[in-house]
Amino acid sequence: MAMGEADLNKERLELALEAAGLDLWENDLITGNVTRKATKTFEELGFSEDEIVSGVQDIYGLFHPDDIDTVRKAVADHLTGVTPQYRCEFRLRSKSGEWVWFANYGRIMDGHGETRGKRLIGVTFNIHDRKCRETEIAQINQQLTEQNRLLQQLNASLEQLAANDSLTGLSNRRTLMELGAKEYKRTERFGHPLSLLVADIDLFKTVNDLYGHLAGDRVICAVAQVCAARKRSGVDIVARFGGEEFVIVLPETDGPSALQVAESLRREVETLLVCVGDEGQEVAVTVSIGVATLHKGSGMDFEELVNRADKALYRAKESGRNTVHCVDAHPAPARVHVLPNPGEAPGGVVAA
Ligand SMILES: Nc1nc2c(ncn2[C@@H]2O[C@H](COP(=O)(O)OP(=O)(O)OP(=O)(O)O)[C@@H](O)[C@H]2O)c(=O)[nH]1
Repeated sequence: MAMGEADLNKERLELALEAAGLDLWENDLITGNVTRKATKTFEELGFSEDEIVSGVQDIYGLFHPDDIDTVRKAVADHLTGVTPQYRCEFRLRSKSGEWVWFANYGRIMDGHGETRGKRLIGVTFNIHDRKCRETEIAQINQQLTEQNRLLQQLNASLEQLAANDSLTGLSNRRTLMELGAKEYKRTERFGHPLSLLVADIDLFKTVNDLYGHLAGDRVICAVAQVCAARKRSGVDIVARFGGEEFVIVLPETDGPSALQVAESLRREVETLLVCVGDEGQEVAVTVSIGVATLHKGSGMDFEELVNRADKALYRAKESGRNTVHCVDAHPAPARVHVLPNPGEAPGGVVAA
C-alpha cells in the first residue's frame, strides 16, 4: 500500500530530527502525562528500555541540583505566557553518575485562536562538548586575568625598583633628573621660583672605616628618613643623588624659604644619634647643605641648578661642615641671603 502524505511527513520529520541530533518529546498539559518520551536522551545517559519508562515520569530526579530551579522557571515562564518559547540548558545525571549537559527547546502547541494549546512539544539535544569548551575557555580567561594581574604587579614593582634607590627607598638619580626637568619647565611656564638642596653627610667615610659598611648604610638610611619626612607630598622631590648625598627639590620656593628648610634640616640631622653596633654604639651625624634657587629667565636649566647647589655644598664643606651655603640664581644681579646663626659653630647659613 502506498504511503500516505501524513506518514511521509512523519518520516521526513524523523529524518530531520535524527540528522540534527534532536530528541522529540511531548507532554499533555491537561493530564500531565508524557505522550512522547525523549528516549534518545535516556539512551545516551545509559538507561535501559525499562528504566526509561519509569525515568521519564521522574525526570526531575535526574537534574543537577544547581540547574533544577532554572528548568522549573523556564517551564513556568512559558506556560504562563512570559516567554514565547521554552528554552533552557541543564545537566542530567547519567546512569554511571556523570553529569551531561543538554538543552531543551519547546513550545505550547495545538491551540486554536484564543484557546491555549494543550501540549508542550519540544526537543532535547546534547550540548556537552560545547559546554566543556565554554568551561575551558572561562578557565583560560580566568587564568589569563590572574596572569595579567600578576604582570601588572610585577611591572609596578619593576617601575618602583627602576625609579627608587634600593637602600633608602628615595627616588634615585635618574628619577630626580626626569622629575626635576619637568619642574624646571613648570617654573619657566608659570614664573615660580624653584629651589634645590644638596645635603651631604659629613666625614661619612670615618663611619664606614670605624664601624663598617653596614653601619654606614644605617646612617645613610637615618638621614634619608629625615629628608623624606620634610617632603611636601605631591610637591617636593627627595632623592638619593649618590653615596651619602641627597637632593631635595622645592618647587615654588624662593631662596630665603629654601634656606630656612635647609637650616632646619641641618639642625634636625644634628640631633640624630644612629645605632651602629651590636653593643649599642651610637654615632652623631651632621650634614653640609648647598642651596640654589632658580627664577624664571635665569638662563639655567635643571642640571645647572644641581651644579650650583653642588658648588654651594663644596663651600659649606670647605668652611668647616655642618653648615648651609646658598647660591641665588636670580636673573637680576645676584642677591645674597644671609640668615645669621650666631654662636652655633660650625653650623649656620652662609651666603655664597
Ligand atoms: N656604607 C656605605 N658607604 C658608601 C655608600 N656609597 C658611598 N659610600 C662611601 O661614602 C664615603 C664618602 O666619602 P668621602 O666622599 O670621602 O666623603 P666624607 O668622608 O663624607 O667626607 P666629606 O664629604 O668631605 O665630609 C666613601 O668611603 C664611599 O665608599 C653606601 O651606599 N653605603
